[in-house]
Amino acid sequence: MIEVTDLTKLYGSTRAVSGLTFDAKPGQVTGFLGQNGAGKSTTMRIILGLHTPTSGKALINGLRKHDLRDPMRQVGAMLDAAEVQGGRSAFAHLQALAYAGGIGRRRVVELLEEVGLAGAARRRIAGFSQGMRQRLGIAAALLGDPGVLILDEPANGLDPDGIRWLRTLLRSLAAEGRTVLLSSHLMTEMSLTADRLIIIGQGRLIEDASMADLLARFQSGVLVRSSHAARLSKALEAAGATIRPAHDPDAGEEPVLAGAGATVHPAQDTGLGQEPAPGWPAAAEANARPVRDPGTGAQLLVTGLTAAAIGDIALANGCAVHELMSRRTSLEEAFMEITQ
Ligand SMILES: Nc1ncnc2c1ncn2[C@@H]1O[C@H](COP(=O)(O)OP(=O)(O)OP(=O)(O)O)[C@@H](O)[C@H]1O
Repeated sequence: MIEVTDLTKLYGSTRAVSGLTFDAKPGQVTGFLGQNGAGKSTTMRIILGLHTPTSGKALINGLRKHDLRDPMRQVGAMLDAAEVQGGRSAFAHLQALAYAGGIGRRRVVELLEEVGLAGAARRRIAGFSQGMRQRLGIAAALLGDPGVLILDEPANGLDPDGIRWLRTLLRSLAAEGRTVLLSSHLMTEMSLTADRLIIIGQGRLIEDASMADLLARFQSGVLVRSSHAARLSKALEAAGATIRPAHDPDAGEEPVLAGAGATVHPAQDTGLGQEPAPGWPAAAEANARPVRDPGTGAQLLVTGLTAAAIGDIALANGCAVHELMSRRTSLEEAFMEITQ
C-alpha cells in the first residue's frame, strides 16, 4: 500500500508537487499519469525517500521508506534505468544489490531468467540496449520479492514483445496482491495494464478513478462523415445529440461512395433487418460514378445517438453519409481532455 497525503515539494520557487493526496492499493496496477513536468518523478522519489517533501507525507505500508524494516523486501523501484553503472556485468550488478539486501545468488539467477537476460548475464551493461537496461532495472526492483513496486516509465525502449511481456508481468504481480505504481507516457499500454489511474497536472491531483469509470465518463461516440454536415448536425441536434468536429486523420482524402463501382456484401447481421427506405437511391446497385465534392468529408463526432439512429435521421433528411462508425474514446483522448 502506498499513501500520499497532502504532499508538497518546492524546488526553490518551482512548485513540483502541490497538496497531492492519493493512494495505490494492493492487488492493483495504479497508473500515474501527467504531462512532462507534472511532478510524477518527484512524487515517486519522495515516496522512495530520495527527496524530502516540503510538507505532507508519503508512506509505504504505513511507514516512511527510511523507517521500513528490510526495505528491499517491502518495496522495489525502477526510476532511471540509464543510471546503472556500465562497467559491471548484469550478473555482478544484481549480485551486488542482492548482497547488500541479504538476498541469495539463486534469486539473481532466477530473475535474470525471468526478465530475459540470462543469455547476457556476463556481458557488460555498457553494451546493453535501452530495452536491456530496462529489463535489468526491473530485475533489480524485483530482487527482494517486494509487495510494493514503483516503476517510472518501465516500458521505455522495450520492443513490442518486451512491452507485452512487461504488461503480463505487472498484471500478474498485481494479481498476487502486490501494489504496483506505474508511470508511463504510452497511453495504449497504460489502458491495457492499469486498473486505476491517478492523473496529475502542475503537481496537483486532477483525476483519481478506475480505468473503466474514466473511459466510460468520456463518452463513446459515432463518427459521421457527411457532405451535408451542417444540415445533418442540425437534424441530429434536434434529436438530442451532441456534436463535435472530430479529429480527421483522413482529411483531404477523396470521398468514396458505396456503389461507385464497388461490390457490396451484406455485413454481419445486426438484427436490425430494415428494408431500404422509400426513395433510397440504391447507390449500391446503381453503377454510380464517383462524386467529387469539396464539401464531402466533414467528420463529426456524435454522442447521444446510436449509429443506426444517425443513419435513419440522415436518410430522413436527405443527407449523404460517407462514413458511419461507432468508436470508443481512447485513454489518450481522455487524458488530453483532462489535462488541457
Ligand atoms: N532536482 C530538481 N531541482 C529543481 N527542479 C526540479 C527538480 N526535479 C524536478 N524539478 C522540477 O519539478 C517539476 C516536476 O518535475 P518532475 O520530473 O517531477 O515531473 P514529471 O511529471 O516526472 O515529468 P516527466 O514526465 O517529464 O518525467 C518540473 O518543473 C521540474 O523542472
